[in-house]
Amino acid sequence: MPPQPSSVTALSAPGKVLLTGGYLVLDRSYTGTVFALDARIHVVVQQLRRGHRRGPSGSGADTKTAALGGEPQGVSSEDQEAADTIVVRSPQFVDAVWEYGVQRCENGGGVKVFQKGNRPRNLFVETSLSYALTYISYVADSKDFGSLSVTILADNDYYSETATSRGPASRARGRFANFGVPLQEAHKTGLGSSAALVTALVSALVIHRTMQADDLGAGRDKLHNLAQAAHCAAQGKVGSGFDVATAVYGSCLYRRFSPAILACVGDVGTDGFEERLFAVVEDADPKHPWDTECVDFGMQLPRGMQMVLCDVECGSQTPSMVKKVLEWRNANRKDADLLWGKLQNNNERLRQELKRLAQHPGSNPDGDFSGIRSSIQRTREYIRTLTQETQVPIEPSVQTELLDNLMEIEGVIGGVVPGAGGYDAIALLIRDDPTVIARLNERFANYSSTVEDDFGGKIGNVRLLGVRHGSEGVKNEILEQYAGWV
Ligand SMILES: Nc1ncnc2c1ncn2[C@@H]1O[C@H](COP(=O)(O)OP(=O)(O)OP(=O)(O)O)[C@@H](O)[C@H]1O
Ligand SMILES: C[C@@](O)(CCOP(=O)(O)O)CC(=O)O
Repeated sequence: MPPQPSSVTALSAPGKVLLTGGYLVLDRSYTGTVFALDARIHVVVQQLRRGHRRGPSGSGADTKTAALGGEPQGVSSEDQEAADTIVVRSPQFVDAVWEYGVQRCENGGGVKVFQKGNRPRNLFVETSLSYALTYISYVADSKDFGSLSVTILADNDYYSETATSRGPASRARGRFANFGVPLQEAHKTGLGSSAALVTALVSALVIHRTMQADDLGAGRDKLHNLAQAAHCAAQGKVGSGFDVATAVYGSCLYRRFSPAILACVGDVGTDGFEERLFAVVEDADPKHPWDTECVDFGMQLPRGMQMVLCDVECGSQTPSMVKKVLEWRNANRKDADLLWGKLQNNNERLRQELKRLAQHPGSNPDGDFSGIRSSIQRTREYIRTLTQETQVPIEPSVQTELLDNLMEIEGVIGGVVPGAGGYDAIALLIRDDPTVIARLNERFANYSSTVEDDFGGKIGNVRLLGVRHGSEGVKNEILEQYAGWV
């Protein structure tokens, strides 16, 4: 008997830090070491009774009013009234409500959601809904989704603080802050909110309609494939996918999938889309089998070590940085291959040392992390060479100055500008000891940059984020923690 949908499903997925392997991980010949964070994005899916749906205000009141236009051609207003509605809310932000109708496309084109009203679109939400519903309707007995209310709640460190989130009223609301601004105005800290969101959203919908919560472990690979497909489509490009893989599996050594796997899925609504998406999710295309490698997933940090992130109140433009670095690599293949090789070898040495210490805590009774420290320093040297060669601010001099400064603090093992680099939050490996945190906070209180940046960048207040290493991928959640929000 097919599983009966329970009325509420809640899941969460973590953010990420790509400690080493930025740019290299775009190429399947190289790998990246990526840590999951304890900052997670939560999604709660609630089944609504027919004729009852939550209004865009999120009040939960019965509303019969259909939304204000934006319907696809060929859908009569009568059908529209009776049709299923999906209301997605992100209540930590002002006006963050997206209301969708559901359109079943002809010729196997899948299920496409269309946004009602004229609020700004949220492509990550919209694409996740279309992809998840297409897959569900292809595999499930019942093509009837009913109406759904979806709530998104993000742990606070995904965004810089705002006056409202710092205030007492926000703190009184528990784990999730009220940011008091529209989502577009919130400053991201670069923890991978879109990958965590897409993963949690497609997983919650698939579990809600076609599986039981206990099936999450067994269904993880399929959810990964679906989330990668949806995230790529929403982004409009095929990235390395390390952020989605981490959201699904947790901390791991990541080797990307071959881009060809997703190259021919096509757009939702085009003929045969549902069959192509099904083949991608179920890994049923013999010409393009999934070849993602997530090794040692769920890996822990060595005993006595912790990871912290420091927001530098700035931000970088990952796509244009990636484009420039890859252009340099193509134009200077020999030098690039040499540098890529040195980085890969050194990153691998660092990872093996982290793994050895994590697996054999007894082998390091004095908590000696000097091997880790020197590998991190060497990786940074290579990254600075790459910065010079490409003229892309991967480790710009204001960040070099900050990292070097923090390295002098007792208990700081090493630090990097993670991922693509730039002016995003930096990641530090430290001794897991509150006195180290106290020393860092003391240093930040009086810190100001003294060098002129080689790329004209500036860093503002440096602030320790509350986020720590988390290791675990997508998981089921209990509803009680959302009291007051859902
Ligand atoms: N709380 C949220 N509610 C709804 N949508 C969200 C939320 N947080 C993020 N998003 C979606 O994710 C988008 C941001 O994704 P983007 O890939 O630009 O950044 P990121 O994943 O946080 O950062 P990075 O890729 O630098 O790690 C937003 O524009 C929005 O569509
Ligand atoms: C540069 C790159 O390798 C890493 C980008 O990482 P981040 O978004 O800065 O965390 C791009 C990618 O892997 O998709």
